[in-house]
Amino acid sequence: MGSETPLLPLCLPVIDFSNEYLKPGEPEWDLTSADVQKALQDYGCFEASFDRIPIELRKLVFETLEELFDLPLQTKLRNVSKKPFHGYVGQYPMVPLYESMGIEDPDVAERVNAFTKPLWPQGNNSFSSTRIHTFSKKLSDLDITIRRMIMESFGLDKYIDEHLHSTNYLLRVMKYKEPDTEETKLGLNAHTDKNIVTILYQNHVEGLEVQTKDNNWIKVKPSKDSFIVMIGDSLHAMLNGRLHSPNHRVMMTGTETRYSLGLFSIPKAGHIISSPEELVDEEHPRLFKPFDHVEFLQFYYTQAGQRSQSALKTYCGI
Ligand SMILES: O=C(O)CCC(=O)C(=O)O
Ligand SMILES: [Fe+2]
Repeated sequence: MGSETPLLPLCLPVIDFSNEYLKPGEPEWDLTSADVQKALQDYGCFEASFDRIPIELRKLVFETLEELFDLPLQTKLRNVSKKPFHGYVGQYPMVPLYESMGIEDPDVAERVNAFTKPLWPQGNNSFSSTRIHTFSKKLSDLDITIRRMIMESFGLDKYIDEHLHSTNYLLRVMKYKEPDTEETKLGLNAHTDKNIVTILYQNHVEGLEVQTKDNNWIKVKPSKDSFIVMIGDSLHAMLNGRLHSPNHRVMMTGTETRYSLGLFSIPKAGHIISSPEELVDEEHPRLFKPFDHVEFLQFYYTQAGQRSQSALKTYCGI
């Protein structure tokens, strides 16, 4: 009889962020930080249970998403940005079920108004802006908590403020049309995120899958109160490879539309991502040359970037 290695259950670690004692200096903070570090080393991803965004607001945000995507295509195309893939994305033959829009700086009320105004020029949709803004602001608190914990767990306390100021937020709202067939259809191609940290929230329709380091796919089944937290390539590079940046995709089945939102913390243009000396030693030689995130993104969208197994390694790997 061969010895059997017990299979690890294919699900993401769940970490609680609703605890009222989760403050720097409290024992809960250190315990949670250790869990965050372990989950991100092993999976690059975890499920965060976070009750600070009232369920009513979350429902209203999905109502706004439905209204947004029900607008005529011509109107949705008014969502434009100077940065690549920050505006309306959709109508791609490779991923025909997928459509998304981008809201830059959703934590700033005026910037959300600048997004909604061209979409509803004569309508009074100030409530939609308020929902998106309030939701994003509360979710950015979770992003900050997690990034603070990550920096502390690698002894990078002195860089926390500089790091937190080096990013902007982008909220992407996404719709995946139901395939309406028995078969499973691709919703979004497998990719790694290119930013710092992504926090995802979805309606009741599942579809997100995350690849483990040993190449298995985990079908993510978040509970109602949970958000999926994921590391992007820029944080992977900044931490000299210490945290995993996971491949993930969306696979759709069934007859229901999937709506999701992603809050992306993204390095500001001109900010150079470079691993601090503290994370470079004989055991951990420097893995990446310093790089500008916007220039890296531009490379990612070239043919060479799209063809590489890891755009990050091709672009700035040592
Ligand atoms: O819709 C989702 O859950 C995932 C979206 C995603 O991976 C992305 O926008 O980068
Ligand atoms: Fe992604």
